[in-house]
Amino acid sequence: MVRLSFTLNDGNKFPWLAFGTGTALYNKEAKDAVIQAIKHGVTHLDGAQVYGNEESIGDAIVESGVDRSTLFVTTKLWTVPAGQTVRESFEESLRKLKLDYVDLFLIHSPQNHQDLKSVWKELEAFKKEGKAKSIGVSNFRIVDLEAILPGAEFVPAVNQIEYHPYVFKATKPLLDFLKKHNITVASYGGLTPAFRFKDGPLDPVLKKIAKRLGESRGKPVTEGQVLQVWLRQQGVVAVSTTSKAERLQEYLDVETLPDLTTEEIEEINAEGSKVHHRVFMKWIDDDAKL
Ligand SMILES: NC(=O)C1=CN([C@@H]2O[C@H](COP(=O)(O)OP(=O)(O)OC[C@H]3O[C@@H](n4cnc5c(N)ncnc54)[C@H](OP(=O)(O)O)[C@@H]3O)[C@@H](O)[C@H]2O)C=CC1
Ligand SMILES: O=CCc1c[nH]c2ccccc12
Repeated sequence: MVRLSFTLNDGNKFPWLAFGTGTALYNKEAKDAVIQAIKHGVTHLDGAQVYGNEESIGDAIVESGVDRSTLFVTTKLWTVPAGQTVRESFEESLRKLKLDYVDLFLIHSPQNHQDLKSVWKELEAFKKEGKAKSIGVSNFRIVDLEAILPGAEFVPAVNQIEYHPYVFKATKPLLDFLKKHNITVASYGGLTPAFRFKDGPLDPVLKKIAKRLGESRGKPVTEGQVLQVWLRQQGVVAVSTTSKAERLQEYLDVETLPDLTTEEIEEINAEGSKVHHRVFMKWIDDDAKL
């Protein structure tokens, strides 16, 4: 069972590990995978309208039999189709999820909206009505946050972004901005250096740290787990996913691993900064003003 959570700027708790439904499960029936995650002790589900599977997440929540209040459910606004309002789109998500509130509602991408300020106002109304306990954004750069912050009633609680050591250098100015505004980071793509871009400069460092942690706890530790500790230690939520029960347990076990040393963190940041590999939303790199 996930016990560790971070506290958002609105006081709500944000469990450190989220089970994602957007990559391997994109446009797929997600019910069985989500039930498996819940049964293993995952409490935080990361969905989105564009993943095309909100209904099966709703089915999984019902069939799992767990008390809804023990779960943290996120979904995200994609585009607002012509003839539909943001409210109608949000309410359709609630219907599909079979929920009367979500824990977190995010604007999925700033690229999908002409007027971010007016969309943010709509999200603020959902929060005031209690239909979204927290509200936030995803894939927002500094420039996008600067578009909504002046006059906002609520500062976004979360920015969900691609975050791992191979985008560390490019993301640093945004991280500093988020810290200044007390906006919590949720990381997707966090395992990228462990398998999408293996054999990069981080490889020996991750191996070395995994070996040290494995020896100290008497059970092997993977490079992926080292990356997730690196996130956890920064107060960043890991949005990950897997189809495999044993990998799910590996993610859950990260909670029991000790912190990395300052030197280890510095080494990861330094080696990670030697290359740049962004997997998703590559347009973010088109704009120098991260
Ligand atoms: N807001 C946004 O724009 C975005 C949000 N997301 C969200 O984040 C979630 C997670 O994203 P994702 O990038 O997949 O997260 P991760 O980077 O954590 O990768 C998870 C994937 O890694 C695979 N994996 C883990 N360890 C290994 C290994 N050692 N060797 C090979 N494969 C491995 C898993 O596959 P396996 O099933 O084999 O274990 C799983 O598919 C998404 O489902 C979605 O909810 C994702 C992208 C964009
Ligand atoms: O959330 C980002 C990842 C993702 C998975 N499927 C789609 C489809 C369209 C946009 C983004 C995504």
